[in-house]
Amino acid sequence: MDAVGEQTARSWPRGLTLIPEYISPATEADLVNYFAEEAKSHWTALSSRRVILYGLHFVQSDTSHRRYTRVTPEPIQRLAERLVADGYQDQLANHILVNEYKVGQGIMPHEDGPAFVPNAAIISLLSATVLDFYRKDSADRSTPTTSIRLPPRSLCIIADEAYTSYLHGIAERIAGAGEDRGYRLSLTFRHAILPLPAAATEPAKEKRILNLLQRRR
Ligand SMILES: O=C(O)CCC(=O)C(=O)O
Ligand SMILES: [Fe+2]
Repeated sequence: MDAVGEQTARSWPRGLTLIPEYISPATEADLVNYFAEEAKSHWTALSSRRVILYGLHFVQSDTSHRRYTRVTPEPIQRLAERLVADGYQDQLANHILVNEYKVGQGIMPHEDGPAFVPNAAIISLLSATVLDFYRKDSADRSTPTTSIRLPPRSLCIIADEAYTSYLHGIAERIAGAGEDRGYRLSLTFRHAILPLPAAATEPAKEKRILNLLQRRR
């Protein structure tokens, strides 16, 4: 267990893992350049941040969901393959979301949901942030159950209970106590289950999941 984890290890949800320095500073710099230059036309602006989605897109044009693929670029595909080779993911990611956070931006507490294999791998670039976890069965959304600091170049795995029993989010604030926040990029690698699992195919639920995926785009 690394120094960051030690302070909060006892309260960490099962299935939550942090691997510091998973990528080298050179790989980090290459990725940052890639998103600023070659991939700059891939960005989509959401109301609170910008995102790029590689892999499966879900399109809700009628009740039978359609899907299409934007080819995952080589440097991103290499990382997805490394996550499997290193044993962090069992299935190769087919849905990779790049999130851009300017200082003060965040992502509201959410669950990644049953459309994916319960394993989300998050690689952070450039700046640290704090990821908050909230138990799904608790009504309290103002006090996180656990908060973990994700340093730049780290890998965070949200699997098992951490994936299924908790929401996660990043508060929209400039900085908290002892926290420095700068411009941050993150890459989230997931494997979308196709066709959607039984839990997700009941019409109302399916619609909600597809909406969620749409909104994240
Ligand atoms: O940027 C992050 O670290 C979190 C991203 C996330 O939760 C998501 O894409 O579902
Ligand atoms: Fe998430």
